[in-house]
Amino acid sequence: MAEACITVKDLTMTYGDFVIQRDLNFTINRGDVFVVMGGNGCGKTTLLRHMIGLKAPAQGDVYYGDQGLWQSDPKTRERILSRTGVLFQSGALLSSMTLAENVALPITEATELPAKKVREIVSYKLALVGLAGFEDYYPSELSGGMQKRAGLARAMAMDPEILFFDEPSAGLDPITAKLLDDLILSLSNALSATIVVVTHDLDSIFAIGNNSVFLDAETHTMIAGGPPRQLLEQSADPSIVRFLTRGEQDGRHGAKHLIGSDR
Ligand SMILES: Nc1ncnc2c1ncn2[C@@H]1O[C@H](COP(=O)(O)OP(=O)(O)OP(=O)(O)O)[C@@H](O)[C@H]1O
Repeated sequence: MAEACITVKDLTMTYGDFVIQRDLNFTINRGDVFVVMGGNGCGKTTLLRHMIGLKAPAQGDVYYGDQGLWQSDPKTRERILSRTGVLFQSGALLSSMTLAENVALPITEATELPAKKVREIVSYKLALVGLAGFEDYYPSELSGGMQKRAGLARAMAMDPEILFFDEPSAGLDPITAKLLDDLILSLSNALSATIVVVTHDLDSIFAIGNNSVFLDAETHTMIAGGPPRQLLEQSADPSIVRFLTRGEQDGRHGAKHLIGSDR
């Protein structure tokens, strides 16, 4: 039976008086590749920030197991979040550090491991993302796709149970984006991690997502959830069909090609 990993309960998110999304309720199961989807400005990144401890809810909470992230004391919150890794949209590598130093950073901050052991872990993580041998390169010496993969190696440095990705394919060409999707899927299988991806990239949504939530920018709440392919085939909601078919005239039938995982 599916085991809940993260449960969002009655979550309302605001900036000042402005309600971004209200009454969000959904569950991310262990092992899911869960997609947070919706059009520009609907609040996907804001939701991610609530899930990774960067922004407090106006109402409701984000539960890891049975522990409410925002009703926990700061120490407990830190412990809960130590099981997570995040790949931000920019990759967020420090430009003055080599790849090895970037990936080592979360390890040396959280542990007292000897330098040799840290170096071994770093090389292993870089190899997992196809960057073996690039330890001493600087971010500026890498392509955008390689920088994303290095950011992923850093997000995985502490063996997180849950990995968050903010728009992983942003700024990548379609082939590089597809390779990153493949990598996300293979890591999901190899590490049995739970993966949460914020994206509006339809190719990614259908290629990797086994579950999802759809945030609607007009009504400021979630209007659907479930396997993206099922939503495409069965949803009667015009906003969802429009989003999942890129607004194509012939609707969901014209978008069937997207359901195959090839780009
Ligand atoms: N720090 C902030 N202060 C005030 N408003 C903000 C802030 N950050 C985002 N917003 C607003 O909140 C809304 C949701 O933004 P958010 O970035 O979460 O959306 P998104 O779905 O991730 O968008 P996109 O797909 O364009 O990245 C937008 O209207 C945005 O302008």
